[in-house]
Amino acid sequence: MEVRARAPGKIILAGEHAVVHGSAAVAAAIDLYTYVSLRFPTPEDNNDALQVQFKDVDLEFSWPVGKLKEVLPELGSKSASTPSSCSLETTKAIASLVDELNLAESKLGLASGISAFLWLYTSIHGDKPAKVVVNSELPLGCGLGSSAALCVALSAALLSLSDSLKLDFSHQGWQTFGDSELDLVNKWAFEGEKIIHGRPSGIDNTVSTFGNMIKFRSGELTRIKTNMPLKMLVTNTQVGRNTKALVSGVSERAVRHGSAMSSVFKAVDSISNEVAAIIQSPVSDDLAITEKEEKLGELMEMNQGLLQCMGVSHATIETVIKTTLKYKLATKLTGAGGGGCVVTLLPARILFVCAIYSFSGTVVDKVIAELEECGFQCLIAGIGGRGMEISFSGFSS
Ligand SMILES: Nc1ncnc2c1ncn2[C@@H]1O[C@H](COP(=O)(O)OP(=O)(O)OP(=O)(O)O)[C@@H](O)[C@H]1O
Ligand SMILES: C[C@@](O)(CCO)CC(=O)[O-]
Ligand SMILES: [Mg+2]
Repeated sequence: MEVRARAPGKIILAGEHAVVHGSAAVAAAIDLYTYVSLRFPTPEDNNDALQVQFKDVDLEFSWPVGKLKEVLPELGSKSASTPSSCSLETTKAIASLVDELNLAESKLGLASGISAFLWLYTSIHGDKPAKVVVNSELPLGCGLGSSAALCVALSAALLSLSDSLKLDFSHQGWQTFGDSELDLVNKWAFEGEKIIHGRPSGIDNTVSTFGNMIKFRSGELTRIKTNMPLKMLVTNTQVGRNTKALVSGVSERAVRHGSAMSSVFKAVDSISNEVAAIIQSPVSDDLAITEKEEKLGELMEMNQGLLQCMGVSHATIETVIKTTLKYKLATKLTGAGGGGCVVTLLPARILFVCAIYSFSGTVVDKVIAELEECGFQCLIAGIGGRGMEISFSGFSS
C-alpha cells in the first residue's frame, strides 16, 4: 500500500517576521502543492534501506537501516503521537549523515530540508525501510512556504501509515483528517520547520495544514471566514534567499534597536488585525467591496514600509512595487522577503474587466508583461483553498 499526501503553499497577507516576535499575521493557503508519497517495501522487494527522492532538485539518497541504527542515538525511542524537538545530540548525528552526502556547493541550501526529512522519518518510523518521493508545484525558497508544505505533507504521509492514526484506507481519492489528527500533523511539521527555519512562528505549517485563511498570533490560530473574493498576482523576483538567515537578521536588528523594533512589531500587529477584520466584515454591495479593497491595499503598503524597516526588502521587490504602482496597484513582499515572491492585490473591478476580455489588453495583462520584461515570473494563485490531504492506493480489502 502506498500513501500520497499533499500540502499547499501559502501567501502572507500581513505580518511576516513580526509574527515571530509575537505580532498577529494573516495568511492564506494557495492552490500549489507539495506531494509526498510513501511506501514500505514488501519482502519480495528485498529492500533494507530508507530511500528518498527529491524530484524538484534532482536528488536521490539511500541510507541502509543498519547505518541509521549505528548513527542515530535516540532511534526508536520516540512516539509518533507525541511530537518532540530534535535534541542537540541527534542534530549532530543527522548533520554527520547529511555531510556524508557531499552535496554540491549549489545544493548546500537543501541540507536543512534533508535533515528535517531524516528527523521526521526516524522519529515517526524509526529504522523501518521505505521509499519516499517528494515533488512540488511550488518554487522552492521563494516565500511561498515550500519548507512548511514539505514538512506538512511529509508528516501527514508518515503519520497516516503509523499506528497513531486510525484511518479509512479504503476511501477513494483525497481525504482530510479530523481536527485532532490535523493538530498532530501540524505539531510534527512545526518540529521539521524548526530544523529548516531555526525560529519559525508556526504560521506557515499551520495554514498549510488547515488551509483556508487564518490569523495567527503567538502560536494561536483563528480561522478567518472571507466575505470578499480576494485575488492576488504573485510575482517571483527569482532572487534566491534563505528564510532562516532573514529571520535571524530581523532578530539581530531587534536586539540592536529594542524599543524602535518593538514599535514596528506593534504597528504590524495593528495592521494584521485590521486586515483580518476587513476580510471578515460583511459586504453589502460593490461599493463596499471597492472601499474594502482600497483599505486593504493601503494596509499592504504600510506593512511593506515596515518590512523595509526590518531590513528584509530587496531592490527587485522595490522594482515590482514601482511597476505595479504605475497601474495604481498595491504590492508587498510575502514570506521572508530578501527577494523571493511579492503579492499585488487585484481589485474586483479589474478582474471583472479581465473576465470579459480574458485578460487580453487589460491592466493585469500589461502589468504582467512589464514585470516579465524585468525577468520576473508572474502567476495568479487561487487563495484560501484546501489544507493538507492524503490519498491511499493499492489497498485490497
Ligand atoms: N520540494 C522540496 N524538495 C526538497 N527540499 C525542499 C522542498 N521544499 C522545500 N525544501 C527545503 O526547504 C528550503 C526552503 O525553505 P525556506 O523556508 O528557505 O523557503 P520557503 O519556505 O519557500 O519560503 P518562506 O519560508 O519565506 O515561505 C529548501 O532549501 C529545502 O531545504
Ligand atoms: C518570515 C516568517 O514570518 C514567514 C515565512 O513565511 C517566518 C515565520 O513566521 O516562521
Ligand atoms: Mg519556509
